[in-house]
Amino acid sequence: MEKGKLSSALFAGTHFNRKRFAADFTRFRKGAPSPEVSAPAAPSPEKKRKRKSKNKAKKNKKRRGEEADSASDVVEGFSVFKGLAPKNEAEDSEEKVETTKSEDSEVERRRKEVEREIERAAILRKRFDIHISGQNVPAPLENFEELVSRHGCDSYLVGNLSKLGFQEPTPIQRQAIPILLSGRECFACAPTGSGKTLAFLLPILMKIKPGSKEGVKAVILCPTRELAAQTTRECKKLAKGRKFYVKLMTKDLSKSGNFKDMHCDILVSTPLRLDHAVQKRDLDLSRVEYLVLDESDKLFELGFVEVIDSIVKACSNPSIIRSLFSATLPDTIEALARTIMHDAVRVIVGRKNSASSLIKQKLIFAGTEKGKLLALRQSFAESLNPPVLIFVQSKERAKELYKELAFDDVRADVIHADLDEQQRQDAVDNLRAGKTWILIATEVIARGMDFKGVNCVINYDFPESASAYIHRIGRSGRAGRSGEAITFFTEEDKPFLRNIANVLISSGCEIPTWIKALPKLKRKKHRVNRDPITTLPDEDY
Ligand SMILES: Nc1ncnc2c1ncn2[C@@H]1O[C@H](COP(=O)(O)OP(=O)(O)OP(=O)(O)O)[C@@H](O)[C@H]1O
Repeated sequence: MEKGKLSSALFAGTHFNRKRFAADFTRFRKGAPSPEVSAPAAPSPEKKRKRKSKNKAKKNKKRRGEEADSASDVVEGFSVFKGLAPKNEAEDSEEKVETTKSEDSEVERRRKEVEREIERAAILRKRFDIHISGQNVPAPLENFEELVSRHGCDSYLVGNLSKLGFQEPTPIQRQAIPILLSGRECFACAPTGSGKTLAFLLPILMKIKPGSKEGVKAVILCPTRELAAQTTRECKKLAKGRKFYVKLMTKDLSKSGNFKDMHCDILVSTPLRLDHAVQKRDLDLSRVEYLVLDESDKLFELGFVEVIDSIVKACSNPSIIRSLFSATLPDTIEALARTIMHDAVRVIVGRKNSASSLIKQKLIFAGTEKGKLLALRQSFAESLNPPVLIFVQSKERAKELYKELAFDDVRADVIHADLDEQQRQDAVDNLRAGKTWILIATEVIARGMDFKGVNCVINYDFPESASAYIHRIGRSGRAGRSGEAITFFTEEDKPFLRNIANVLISSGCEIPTWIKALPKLKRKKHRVNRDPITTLPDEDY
């Protein structure tokens, strides 16, 4: 088809709204007449306009004669070209003024719209205590429906949210989801039990294609196997109805998996297992689009930095989106992580490194190790409100306390690193199912584990740092429920009390003034050599 004909065919019957397309209209008016317009084969625009006018007049006698007058509102395609014909100057400048005016009003309208959007985002952030830093941060979600209207989310996913009982997004979900969907990297710090898992899972499920055979598209790193298993389960529940391949990196898979033939869209793993699979078994991570470091500060802790670094390098896709999630994010870790992130947005819900406001926190002076055991028994007798989690500082002490409680008439279980994977999972499942009332644990389950109904956390042994304290007590008071945390301390713990007391103060909990007066400690970690846990007299032990 000749150029002129193509143009005629394209414009035939087209109506041109001069107001709406004012900018294009000016462009045509300013430019030299195009060859198509001046082509002799095309009927003159004037003739066309007249012919059209005649037809309209036939159709509607009442509107006879109006055609020419109304041409400025709705202009037929060819009338646009009529505008290109020579005109007198007055007419020309009149139209220019009109066009500039409409351009200005369009710019003004858009400016006001943007201002309204910014204001709306600021109000939402204030309401939900969301603090951000970064340029052009996308507005928070007002509700889950916006995932569909603003972000084109598949309705199956919104359906799953509702089936899981999630009616409103939590503050971290409101802000982190739009950030990740917009392709920005993100540091997210929000209280324990505030729904961070969904905040990183949803964007992944919305953005990657299910059932792809091109290799792993998303990697989620967790510090413990239990948390990795829990996240895998949550991901599968959320993805129900779509054929996503969600895989947990087990010990066997890491050591002997055939990764070349493995179908996997989303891979959840602990760092060491994943690194082993990459280094020894050639697992290809070059197509990973999303990399999540959950409990990121723990992952970056001593010993893991090199492993994380190696995994980050293996995820070599230049357009990868990385995100870090945790309830605690020390400045040093953030600075370290920034070296691998591009233009990351930082989102903090509430106050950075603080405990969930839903937990009632108490410090109890127990004097000595024996005093702790007495205090524990007394609290069982007075106010045991199961399920209860009891944290101790080592696996030896977990075994000792378990032995002691075996004498009492309470359904207790224990979890620590000496148990195999199945035993650890059983201990977690039994507490979830209400088969056990008390679970004695080391730090292995302090991070990320979601026991919805835990009413009380007892820090039998004083935690080694403020962040360990925040995560331990964060196993209660989750998903909007209230919880309780009791922390025993002895004479030996007194010098370290102030660090933990600061967390209580910032959560608005009452503490005695003498604790407030204690000097601040430079040393952050605290580990005491404690006497064994036993009720036997010292000489019998
Ligand atoms: N929008 C929501 N509405 C109601 N409940 C939710 C919502 N999102 C998540 N939850 C529930 O809240 C609980 C805590 O969520 P999640 O485990 O993701 O917390 P978290 O912030 O990762 O905590 P942690 O810092 O301890 O890892 C879970 O039981 C989850 O099912």
